[in-house]
Amino acid sequence: MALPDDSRYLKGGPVAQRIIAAVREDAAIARAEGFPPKLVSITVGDTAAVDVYVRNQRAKAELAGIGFEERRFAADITAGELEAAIHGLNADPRVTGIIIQRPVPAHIPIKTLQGAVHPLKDVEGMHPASIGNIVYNQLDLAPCTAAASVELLKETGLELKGLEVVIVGHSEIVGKPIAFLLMSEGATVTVCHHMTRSVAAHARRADALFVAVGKARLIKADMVKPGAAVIDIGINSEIGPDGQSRIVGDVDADSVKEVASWITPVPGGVGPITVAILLRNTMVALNRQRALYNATYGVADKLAAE
Ligand SMILES: NC(=O)C1=CN([C@@H]2O[C@H](COP(=O)(O)OP(=O)(O)OC[C@H]3O[C@@H](n4cnc5c(N)ncnc54)[C@H](OP(=O)(O)O)[C@@H]3O)[C@@H](O)[C@H]2O)C=CC1
Ligand SMILES: Nc1nc(=O)c2c([nH]1)NC[C@@H]1CN(c3ccc(C(=O)N[C@@H](CCC(=O)O)C(=O)O)cc3)C=[N+]21
Repeated sequence: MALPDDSRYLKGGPVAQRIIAAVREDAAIARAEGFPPKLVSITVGDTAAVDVYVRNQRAKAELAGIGFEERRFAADITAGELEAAIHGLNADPRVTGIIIQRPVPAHIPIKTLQGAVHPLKDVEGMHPASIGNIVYNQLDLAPCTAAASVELLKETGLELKGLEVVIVGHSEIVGKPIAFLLMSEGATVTVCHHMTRSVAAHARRADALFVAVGKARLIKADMVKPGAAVIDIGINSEIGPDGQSRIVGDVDADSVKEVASWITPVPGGVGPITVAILLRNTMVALNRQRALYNATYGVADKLAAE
């Protein structure tokens, strides 16, 4: 579907293409040097938003020259079996990166799984050791959606230093990392969640409003400051008026676009950049693995060649 040609729409496609073009060059060099990048996705059970994400991961990985493999597991698998599968991937030198699609079924502790991925293969930056880096302002590998959302805000050209930002949703994978990334950039950040007394009162003060909740049309025009930038991260599946399934965000775009100066469309906003950043993170991980390889074996390789 073509998006309306309206400068209020912050489109993700061109930003994603820019990132993927750079990844493609890096991947070609790495492949030629004997280090082909490969991403493995782990899916447990069935979730609509995950299906969209994985489909696009496969397509864009192929475009970028990164190997892609999906491992699907039934919803009744045990945490132990999953951990064993992750340890296998950690030990496999052909695997560069591992992403565990969320959500996983309730009987599986997601934190244990994320902790089982080797930090050098953690392309989402969700291992406790990785996510700590963004608290220390080391931002080269950040959780993909958070990084994508910040990337789109930067497209507005707004000065981030001192910007009043409100984030609705505080999950470890989206809301919290956005807060840390923006604090690093000098923004003033407020984070709202389901216990916040009045999300609307906070949201109305925001120069930039980020929404990552998973509830269609949660944010209406009267919750938005005139002239604000609204970054809609939600991916909700619903049946449209034509009876077909479609994706909508968390923001009531039709009314909000009349108030905001910028709004991200869904689809076509944050989503495509998320995929591009996952691939970029895969290359960051590959380069870290290569640096370790060189530090460990580089001298021996050099001696053997002489
Ligand atoms: N575009 C993309 O690239 C991506 C999109 N997504 C989408 O973003 C959305 C959020 O994902 P994720 O963060 O993983 O979801 P979670 O379900 O993990 O988190 C949702 C957050 O929203 C908060 N919340 C729930 N209800 C309200 C409310 N009424 N008012 C304010 N806050 C509320 C929750 O607070 P509490 O915990 O206190 O209940 C929680 O912090 C989903 O639609 C998901 O599909 C996710 C990742 C990537
Ligand atoms: N560990 C983990 N990390 C995630 O980041 C994560 C996850 N689990 N589980 C599911 C959600 C959802 N999500 C999407 C990312 C991109 C698109 C995407 O590419 N959307 C495009 C395409 C839409 C289409 O093809 O119809 C768009 O919005 O334009 C969608 C959904 C990431 N998530």
